[in-house]
Amino acid sequence: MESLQSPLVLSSKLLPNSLKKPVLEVGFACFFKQRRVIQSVSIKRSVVCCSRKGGGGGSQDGSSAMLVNTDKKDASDSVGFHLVPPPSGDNGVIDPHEKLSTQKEAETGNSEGEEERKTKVTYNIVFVTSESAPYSKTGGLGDVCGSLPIALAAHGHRVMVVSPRYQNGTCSDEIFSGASDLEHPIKVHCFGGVQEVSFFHEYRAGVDWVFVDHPSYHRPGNPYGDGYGAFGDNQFRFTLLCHAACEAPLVLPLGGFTYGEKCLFLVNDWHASLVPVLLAAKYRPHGVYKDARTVLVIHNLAHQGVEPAVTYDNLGLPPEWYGAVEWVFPTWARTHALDTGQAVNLLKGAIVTVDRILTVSKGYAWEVTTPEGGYGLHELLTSRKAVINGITNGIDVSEWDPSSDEHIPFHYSAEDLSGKVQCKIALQKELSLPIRPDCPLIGFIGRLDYQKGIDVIRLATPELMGEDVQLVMLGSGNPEDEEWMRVMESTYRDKFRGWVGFNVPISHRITASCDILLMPSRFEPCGLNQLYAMRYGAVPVVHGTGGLRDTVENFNPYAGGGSGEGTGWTFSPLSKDTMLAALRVAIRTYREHKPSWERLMKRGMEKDYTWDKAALEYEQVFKWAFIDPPYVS
Ligand SMILES: Nc1ncnc2c1ncn2[C@@H]1O[C@H](COP(=O)(O)OP(=O)(O)O[C@H]2O[C@H](CO)[C@@H](O)[C@H](O)[C@H]2O)[C@@H](O)[C@H]1O
Repeated sequence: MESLQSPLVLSSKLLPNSLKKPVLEVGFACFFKQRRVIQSVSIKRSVVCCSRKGGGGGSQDGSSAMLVNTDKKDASDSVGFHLVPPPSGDNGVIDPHEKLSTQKEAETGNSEGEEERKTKVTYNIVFVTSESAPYSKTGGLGDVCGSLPIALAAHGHRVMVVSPRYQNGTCSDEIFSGASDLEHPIKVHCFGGVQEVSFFHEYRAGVDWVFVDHPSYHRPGNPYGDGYGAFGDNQFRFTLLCHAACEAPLVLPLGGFTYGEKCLFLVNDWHASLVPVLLAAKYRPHGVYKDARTVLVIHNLAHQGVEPAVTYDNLGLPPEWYGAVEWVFPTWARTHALDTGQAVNLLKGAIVTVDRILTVSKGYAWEVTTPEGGYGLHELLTSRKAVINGITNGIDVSEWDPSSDEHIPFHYSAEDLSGKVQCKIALQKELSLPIRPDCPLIGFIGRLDYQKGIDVIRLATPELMGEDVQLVMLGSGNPEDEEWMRVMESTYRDKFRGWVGFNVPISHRITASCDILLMPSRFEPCGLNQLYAMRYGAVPVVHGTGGLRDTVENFNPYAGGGSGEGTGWTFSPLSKDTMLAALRVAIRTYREHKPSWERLMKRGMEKDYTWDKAALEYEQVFKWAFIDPPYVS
């Protein structure tokens, strides 16, 4: 790490003229006009970290990690502060595996009980996210940001979710029809111009769903791209989202009152990562958001929002804050001899400015601090280990309930499993597979992506097809893998079905029908499909990594005096052979030990997957965030 250590106070004289005016013109100008805030920028104990080590980053969804010979303009004479606390050994480091105690537990010694559900301290919480189901979803991020806010609102917090109002010209646009225009447009200064964005709002399930509207969110495709790949202007689209999200609590009178400055921003992944940087660089120097706190939730570290360094000027940040998002690729990752490896990395910007960091499972909280799991950010994350915690995701148990699921043809429960085999027969009919209720049905649902271990499935499939099994896969992503699924389907007509596309009802039907759910993810921050599977009596066979290792307990038939324990199988290391070995044990158990299998299913179905438990842990982290002063004040 290279950084300038001395804390400085900058006077406005040190700032280029470009800084002095634009920030005043953005939406919160009215706010600090009232406060008669002067233009001097005082940064007392911080800031900007220049990462010269570590690399990776790789390609980002929607933000290709282009390497160019860059001209970073003002950045070269930017002031660099030291954001990262010096390594302090183990002092004060919170073990991410330690169970977070909750206020309620501390007071009652009991983590359950309906009356105790409402917390004593409530917060104004602002989620910022690129996806929130059911409005937008391409994966688990949408699920989490669609259900955790509702769980927190049920605990008494005031909760707003800010995400884009995507319109792709299909019937799915209807989902936004309940949201009305708040008729409170704001102007955002970024990308060398002024953009007008407006806000739509729907109050549902106790949550203020706020949708940022701009023409760049209106186009065919999914939130990040279309058939031709990621959109080239994703940095612009999510920069707009972040600027708008910073203004929303100040200017939107939701239910008659704004959320105000004392709120807690929960920013999710790189798309929302500019929020804490904006708070530190643009708002706090002018006395705004002094009492706010920020928490970064990392759902997937492989995507960091990396773009060429020249794009820094577009972000709407003061020039001297370049170091906060500066990213330098290691020499081996550069494309040619003149490439300096200079880039901006938005996720890194959040890591060095947020108050606390969360990952979506405890295991992943540790993995991100290792060279293998840190995607070039492990050193930075290790330096902030004291404020990193892992909280395992919950699931929406009303949407994912086999006893009432509207997408499945027959219902069942742990008490009466008979509907499950009927679901299986119905799916075999629907997919024109041989109708064989006793044949083990293996399912896979997920993005066709390196992360999900699709290459391992491809290697193992010819051998697996030698067994008496059926394999049904649902997924979209890498076109080569999509094509491979089509080829497998025509090669193994009686055993293999591959559904290319994103289809929520089918994902429910596969989960309800399959006996075994396969998840050979190379890394998995949490994983939701194994949780859905267990709730639906499908036994997961997973690679022992991240959240999969945390949530799937290995089956042991001899424990408990022969009644057995565990909810599935984990295998490690990740390879074709270890995966096939685990699958074969699962298949044999299914065939030859029916009572054990049924107990295995029931143990999975009876586990508590609700968001309630996770929401309590989130509250503990919020409390810690407000106990400490802002990390960058
Ligand atoms: N073709 C398809 N059709 C229909 N539905 C499909 C689908 N492909 C995927 N899905 C759905 O998308 C969701 C995927 O969630 P995951 O948690 O498994 O992965 P994802 O990698 O997107 O999420 C990231 O964020 C989440 C949330 O924190 C973490 O759990 C995870 O580890 C991390 O990688 C599930 O609801 C699944 O059913």
